[in-house]
Amino acid sequence: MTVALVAMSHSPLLGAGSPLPADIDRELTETFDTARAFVREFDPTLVISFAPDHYNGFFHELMPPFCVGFAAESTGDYDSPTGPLDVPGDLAASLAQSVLDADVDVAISRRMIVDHGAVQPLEILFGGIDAIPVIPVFVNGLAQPFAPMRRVRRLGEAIGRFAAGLDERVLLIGSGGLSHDPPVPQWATATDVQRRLLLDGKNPTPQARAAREQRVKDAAAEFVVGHSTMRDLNPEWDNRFLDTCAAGDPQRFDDYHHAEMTAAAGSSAHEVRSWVAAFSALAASGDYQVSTRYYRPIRELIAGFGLLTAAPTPTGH
Ligand SMILES: O=C(O)/C=C/c1cccc(O)c1O
Ligand SMILES: [Fe+2]
Repeated sequence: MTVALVAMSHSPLLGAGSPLPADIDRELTETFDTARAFVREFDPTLVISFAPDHYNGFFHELMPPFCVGFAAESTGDYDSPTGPLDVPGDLAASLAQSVLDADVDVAISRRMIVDHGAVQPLEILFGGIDAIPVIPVFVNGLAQPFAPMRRVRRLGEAIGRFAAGLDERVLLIGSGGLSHDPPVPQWATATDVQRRLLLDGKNPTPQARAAREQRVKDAAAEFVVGHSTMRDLNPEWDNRFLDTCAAGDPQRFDDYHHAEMTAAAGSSAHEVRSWVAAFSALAASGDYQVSTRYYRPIRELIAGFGLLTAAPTPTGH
């Protein structure tokens, strides 16, 4: 087995928001333990991480649909760890070249800033952000306009073919989703002040960052008690998406349309693009099987929270 996958929702409120009900807390701990055991058994030598950004590293000033990091640093939003990731730059450059050779356009960054979206799975699975070499792949999941899903699939397939040719055990991580609509400003409805941040909000003041984070924490608290105008989580949509991931036929992702996704599952449901890229990458190695499937709508986290692990089907099955 040279590739394996963990796809999971993330939430900056995990650990930074109000305490979770004990049963949910227990369930998540068990699920993360299971995922960690899966990763330990696979014993990866390299991670390819597909993740969105939440206007910490990528802004409307220049917003690519996809970007491969040749070097990356965590910004430390919501008290996540700061500092560099261990990115093998030459290998990341070869990956980017192979994607371009496959007719999929991808931006590159020699100074990528990543946030909780990329960092949280690394912390949960490896206990740190520099514990293992990681090639970070930014997949835009927040800023309209969005690439069609078939394009995300082709990105994933190209990267999957590259990964399958390496003499490495590659863990594919897809981070984000599922249904959720946290109060991250949208360009179309943003105020002038918000638009300035969306356009180029790098290096916010500590006060501006704290205000943004408090706004999201307050929104979660209102969501929990039912006093919220946020779009509700959509477990039915989420479970159908998990079924599609488990089906092993990435072309089925092509049926997801951006406007329908927003309407059914919220503005941030587009973060599932990271899952689509990761599963399409896995499928490039042939049939696969999902081994762990967890899902629960968790309002405290403003997230339809899911986690899947998957690996190629053993030959002979
Ligand atoms: O970036 C933010 O301020 C909030 C992000 C967020 C909130 C809830 C669930 C998520 O997946 C998020 O990324
Ligand atoms: Fe997110």
